[in-house]
Amino acid sequence: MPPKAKATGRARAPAKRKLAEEFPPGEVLTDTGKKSWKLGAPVGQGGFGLIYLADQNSDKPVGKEAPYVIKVEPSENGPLFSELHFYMRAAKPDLIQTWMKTQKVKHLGVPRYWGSGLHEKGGKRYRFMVIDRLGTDLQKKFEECGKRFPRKLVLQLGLRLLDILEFIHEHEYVHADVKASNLMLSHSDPNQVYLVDYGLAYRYAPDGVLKEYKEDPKKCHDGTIEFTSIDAHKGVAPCRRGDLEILSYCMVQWLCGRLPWEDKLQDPVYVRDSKIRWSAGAASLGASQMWTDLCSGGSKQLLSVKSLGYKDKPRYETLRSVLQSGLKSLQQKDDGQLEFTAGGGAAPAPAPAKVSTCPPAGFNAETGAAENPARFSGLHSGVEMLKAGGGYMHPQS
Ligand SMILES: Nc1ncnc2c1ncn2[C@@H]1O[C@H](COP(=O)(O)OP(=O)(O)OP(=O)(O)O)[C@@H](O)[C@H]1O
Repeated sequence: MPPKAKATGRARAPAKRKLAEEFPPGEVLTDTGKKSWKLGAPVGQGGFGLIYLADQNSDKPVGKEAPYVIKVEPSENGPLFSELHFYMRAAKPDLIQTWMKTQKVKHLGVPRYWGSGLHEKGGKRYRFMVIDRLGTDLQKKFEECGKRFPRKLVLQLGLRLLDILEFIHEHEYVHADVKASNLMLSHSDPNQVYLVDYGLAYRYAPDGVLKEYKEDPKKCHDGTIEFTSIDAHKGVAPCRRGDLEILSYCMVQWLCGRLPWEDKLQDPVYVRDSKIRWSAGAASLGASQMWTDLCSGGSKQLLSVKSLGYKDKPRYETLRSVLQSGLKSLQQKDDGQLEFTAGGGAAPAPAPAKVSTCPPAGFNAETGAAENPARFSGLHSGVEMLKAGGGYMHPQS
């Protein structure tokens, strides 16, 4: 079961989860396929335990360039168990490879799963999982860039995320916690981005059977509060439209530096209501015109896309073409280069009369919309993502 709402980007998991002890470098773990792995230094800490550099067992110590990491946690903890099931079902290397071939995608940012097992030490049992080793996370990059990403980069990240989400959705899962701190660059290629942390991933369609829409007051606001979907705020199990809605909030934050409800994240009801008001308010602001600033040519297509119902499959291809036309309007191409430049203004603005980046404040408290819509042009990429993919046919349909 997913933990309750995390406060923000780098929040830690609830204290009731047990923390794994630190293993010394050189500890050897054997997976269920009888393959042995050696641990190196820890490279990260989750809410429950540590993530170590790792390699296949050999005489050599595990160095800084290790190709794998191993996540270890006490065996009774739930989140790694859920995450492991996602990786075992959907992230086997040959499955990813086949998908990339059939879908003709050059890169798919889902870390590959290499093995898992149980390890005993000092009378305690630990669960572990071996996945690809990655590099820096995008939250760090976002901060280094002065909390604003260039528009070209936001559009490219949107494209990469659509590929990832389509893959995981087609394999019966939703992620439910997309955010910069859960996006990591490859260790070897700074132009490849990966979605990590499947601790909240939810199997929305086990064996192809979709879950029914059901609000549950006991499960309200799961996820990371500023980004979580309106469905999640209402205690409804995560679905595909929610992942796209969350992505759209991330894109808005990357473009504009902040979300309209960031001033009061400790109040989940306020955040939920702001999201509902904001989507409705922004939708009535002539969003298609503003979207044109970012995605000229895409707006028409986008307006023909109906809002998604709870069980609906998003039109990934339409969304991709919207983002592609946004790049075109910036006289840019999806060249596969992720350029993290500070200030967010690196890409030329298509309409010089309108600023290329969003100011940090100026949201109407009543409607949740931007007070000067023209200046907030970037916002509407997110809004249109919501309309096209996330959908606002709440509570149901
Ligand atoms: N594949 C990886 N390669 C390198 N470092 C990683 C990898 N996966 C995770 N890390 C590092 O470990 C940290 C924690 O990872 P992760 O978010 O998956 O753990 P978690 O327990 O789910 O965390 P949280 O409870 O905060 O959600 C990350 O912030 C990152 O620094």
